[in-house]
Amino acid sequence: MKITVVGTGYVGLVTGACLAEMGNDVLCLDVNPEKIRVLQEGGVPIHEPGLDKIIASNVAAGRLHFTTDIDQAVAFGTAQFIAVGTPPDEDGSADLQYVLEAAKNIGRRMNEYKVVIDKSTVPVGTADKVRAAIAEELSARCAVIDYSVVSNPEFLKEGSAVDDFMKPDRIVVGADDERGITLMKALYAPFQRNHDKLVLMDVRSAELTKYAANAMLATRISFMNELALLAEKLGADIELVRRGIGSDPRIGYHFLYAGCGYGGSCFPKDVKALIRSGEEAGQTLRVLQSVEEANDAQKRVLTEKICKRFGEDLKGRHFAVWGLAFKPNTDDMREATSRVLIGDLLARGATVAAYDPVAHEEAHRVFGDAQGLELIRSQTDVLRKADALIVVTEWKEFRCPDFVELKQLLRTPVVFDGRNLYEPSELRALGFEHYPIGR
Ligand SMILES: NC(=O)c1ccc[n+]([C@@H]2O[C@H](COP(=O)([O-])OP(=O)(O)OC[C@H]3O[C@@H](n4cnc5c(N)ncnc54)[C@H](O)[C@@H]3O)[C@@H](O)[C@H]2O)c1
Ligand SMILES: O=c1ccn([C@@H]2O[C@H](COP(=O)(O)OP(=O)(O)O[C@H]3O[C@H](CO)[C@@H](O)[C@H](O)[C@H]3O)[C@@H](O)[C@H]2O)c(=O)[nH]1
Repeated sequence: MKITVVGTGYVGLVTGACLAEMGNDVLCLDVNPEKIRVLQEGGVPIHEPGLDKIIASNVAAGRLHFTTDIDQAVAFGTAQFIAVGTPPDEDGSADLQYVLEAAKNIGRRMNEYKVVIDKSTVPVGTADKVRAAIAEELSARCAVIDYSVVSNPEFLKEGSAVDDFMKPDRIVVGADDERGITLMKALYAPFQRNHDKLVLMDVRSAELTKYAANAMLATRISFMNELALLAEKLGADIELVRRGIGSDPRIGYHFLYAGCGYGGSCFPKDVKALIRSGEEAGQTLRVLQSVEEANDAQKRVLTEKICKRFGEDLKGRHFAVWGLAFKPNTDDMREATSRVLIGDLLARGATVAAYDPVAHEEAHRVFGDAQGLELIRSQTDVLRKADALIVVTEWKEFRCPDFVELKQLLRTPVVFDGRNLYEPSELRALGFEHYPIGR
């Protein structure tokens, strides 16, 4: 099938590459010429395990192309995926300007039947707006051309995006017309040869399903984070509580890890957008308001622990930070806890040396020349003469450090463990002061 993907971010690029891997002809469009230049020259603008390989092999096979030419992109695919950003507006609602611009671009140029597939995360009712935007453009040039608008929200996780796309738990498709449904079934047939994973529904329900999934996952995390704070006060261990409740299949083990707050480009913005949708519809979402509030507070829990140990004024103190990305296996720092923590430490007069296995370039972009912050490309060098190590991201390489060396390099053997990577009793036995979350 000939497919156009509009937007070459985390979702668009993975979607395009994975659909090409299944034998489709894919053209990826972006308005950012720099991203397209990198892709055309054989690079990959984001860090996503396995993505470079499938891009390279499909480009070599002639099935995957990149362009900034909108005319070419609209003419190319019968299926037109919209995978552009939907960042939060000032009031927290999803900003639909990029989605609607992409829709208008299609309406302005299409000369034959198209299925417009919304992969971006968008509030209920957006497909109607996309349909109307295309209709308006067609009518402006007196064109009568049939088209379908389909909702196909994406559930991939950064860091395992290729795997998630290739082996999805489910494929949600919201469609109201047979032509659109037939194309979507054909498109996804290779991804579900053994099990029928397609969950077909109306468009509005599909749009809401995406927010419901993220809101549920964010709720579990905030719930565990609050319980962790309580566990600390009561002398209980949240890790044992997690194992205790996770064994109930109605609860399950996934997404129950207490930590220093959830980040990323999705949970924070999608919780906000759903709360806003509720307000617009006259339905207050009290649970989600608390989920957001709890997470904002959780991102400051490490700062609070540090101030309790070293005092409110951190002038003259120096800290080592492990982990800048919002989660492991990505260089994405959108809404990362590291940003809040490092901002707090610098504002209190401390200096910080930070290390991340892949997010250094992104960190340079995010922090610029922030005074007092040094980004160091060595997991051990970053520790030298620090008053404490602060672990913010649960990268695998942080799990089993050489504690003897760590103790020698630090000025004082203090570890703030924002992701509960270490056993408190082991660290204590090695002579460390260990400050985990909820233990
Ligand atoms: N990142 C994730 O893990 C993830 C997972 C599931 C769903 N989503 C959702 O998917 C959408 C995209 O997310 P992302 O993280 O890939 O975003 P992103 O910011 O990484 O990429 C979006 C891309 O779209 C491009 N773009 C904007 N307007 C355009 C236009 N008119 N034509 C062509 N290109 C245009 C931008 O230049 C950018 O490269 C969002 O709605 C997000 O909520 C993201
Ligand atoms: O038990 C847990 C699990 C995760 N996190 C944190 O939650 C955030 C988000 O993690 P994750 O969900 O793994 O990453 P994302 O790539 O943001 O993926 C989420 O957001 C995507 C965009 O909508 C969805 O497609 C995915 O299904 C959904 O998991 C990160 O900061 C994690 O550290 C925790 O604190 N505790």
